[in-house]
Amino acid sequence: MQLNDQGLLKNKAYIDGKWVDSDSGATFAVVNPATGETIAEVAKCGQAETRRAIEAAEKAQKSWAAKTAKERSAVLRKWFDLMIAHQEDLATIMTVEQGKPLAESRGEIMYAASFLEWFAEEGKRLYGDTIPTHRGDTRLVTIKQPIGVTAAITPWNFPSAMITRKAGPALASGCTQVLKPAEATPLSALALVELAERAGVPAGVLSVVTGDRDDSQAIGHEMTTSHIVRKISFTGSTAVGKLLMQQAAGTVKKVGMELGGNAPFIVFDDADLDKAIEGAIACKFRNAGQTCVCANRILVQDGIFDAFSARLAEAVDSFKVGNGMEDGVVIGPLINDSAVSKVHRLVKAAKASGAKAIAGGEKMDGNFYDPTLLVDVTRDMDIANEEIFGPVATLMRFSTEEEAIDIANDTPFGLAAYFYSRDIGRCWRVSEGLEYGMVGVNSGILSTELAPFGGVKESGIGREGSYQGIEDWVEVKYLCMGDI
Ligand SMILES: NC(=O)C1=CN([C@@H]2O[C@H](COP(=O)(O)OP(=O)(O)OC[C@H]3O[C@@H](n4cnc5c(N)ncnc54)[C@H](OP(=O)(O)O)[C@@H]3O)[C@@H](O)[C@H]2O)C=CC1
Ligand SMILES: O=C(O)CCCC(=O)O
Repeated sequence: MQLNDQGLLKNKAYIDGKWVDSDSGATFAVVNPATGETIAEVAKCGQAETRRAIEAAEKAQKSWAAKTAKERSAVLRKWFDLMIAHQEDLATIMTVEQGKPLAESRGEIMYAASFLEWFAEEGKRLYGDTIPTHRGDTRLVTIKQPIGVTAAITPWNFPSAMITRKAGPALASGCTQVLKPAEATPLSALALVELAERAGVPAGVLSVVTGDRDDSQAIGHEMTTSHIVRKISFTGSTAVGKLLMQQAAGTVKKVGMELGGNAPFIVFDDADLDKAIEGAIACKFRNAGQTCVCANRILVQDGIFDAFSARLAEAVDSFKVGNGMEDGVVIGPLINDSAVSKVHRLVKAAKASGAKAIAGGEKMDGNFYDPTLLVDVTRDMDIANEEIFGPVATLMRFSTEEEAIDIANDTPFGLAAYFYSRDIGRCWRVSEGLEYGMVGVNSGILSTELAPFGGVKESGIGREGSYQGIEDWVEVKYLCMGDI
């Protein structure tokens, strides 16, 4: 991989401010999902390396927390500046290891960097309260203090943004962190921590423990059962999130969980059709549909169904599929062959139960999947109940507003929902009726560092981004100050 700054390409783990091999010397291969080529061999760490990273984080935490918020902010700001300066290299690494089109990778680097800029500032605003007292001889005050040593486990679908959305607020508030990136995308994580080191993040404050799928259980177990770690923050599948919560219960850790979704995207008869089509494409097909907030079920009202499905099918047929490094590609590969198999299993089962593909519907060579539009999907099909995580849009019909809300809420998940309508009364009713943590109203994209990202029900616990996104990394301490 050719970069402007080859120093960003790392293959060792980063523990206590040092680049280290795994204890065993073993490595695992990082594979380009578009070509199947091995890009790098990365340190295959496990429980022992994780424990050392946690101990280093404990050693570093007090002095990091003792810095003023402004001093920590200056380091994070420098890290942000370095990310911007190296945007092109970071985007290249991301596309080569994750597959998303280069334009999307550039966008993710900006999005990822924005969390550092935002939390560098928010760290200065972690205000406590003075509380009107209940007794003349006491004064009541709260202060906010960092939780302490924290751990983070991040997924491959947003290899940089999911890291800075956790490390940004952790470091800004005075916590230290041990991070485990996904097996598929360690290079983005290692490049980020190289920049963090250059920005002046001290040894032990942020460590990265790399490992493959066989190691994730051991690394996660050490993180969740350690008495030193006070919070575990996870983005990934609901199944793994539940396991980590169970493991974390033994030491009563705080948990931040950003888990799976099953987003409904509702188009009412009174929607602006052009905007609804544009929103559906952005929402469903970015990152080849591998996003937890992607539209998983598109519900379209009777009166607009035919026009909407015809327009969407035309758009889906026109998408250029290919290696994300090529110009004009809008749909890259899926992350690996088991992702392709999962998507195809869902599509085949839906077709066998009566759904029709009016665009795509088949596997392509390698890890590519033909962008697909299925109609006549019903709520009982697996494809309407599982996260598709692929470039497959499913359309269902509905007649009334009540029916749409009922279908939309008929899931254990509650991350993001979307709807299109120009009726202001309906906009309020539906916004309030949807059991989701985030609702896009006439908008297919809602992610920004400025707003609280997170879900309800089995989609998670806590919020990332916004001022709430740093509150999750501090403890409120109440001081009852008597007369002296
Ligand atoms: N909410 C979201 O953004 C995401 C949702 N998903 C959903 O999950 C499905 C499967 O994707 P997958 O990559 O397997 O998701 P996982 O939940 O398995 O992976 C997410 C992260 O968790 C790690 N992990 C996996 N098992 C454990 C464990 N036992 N203990 C600690 N950490 C663990 C992974 O490491 P490693 O990769 O090294 O095993 C990765 O870093 C997708 O199809 C999608 O539906 C997936 C990714 C993100
Ligand atoms: O899929 C995810 O888990 C992250 C969503 C990316 C975003 O913030 O939009």
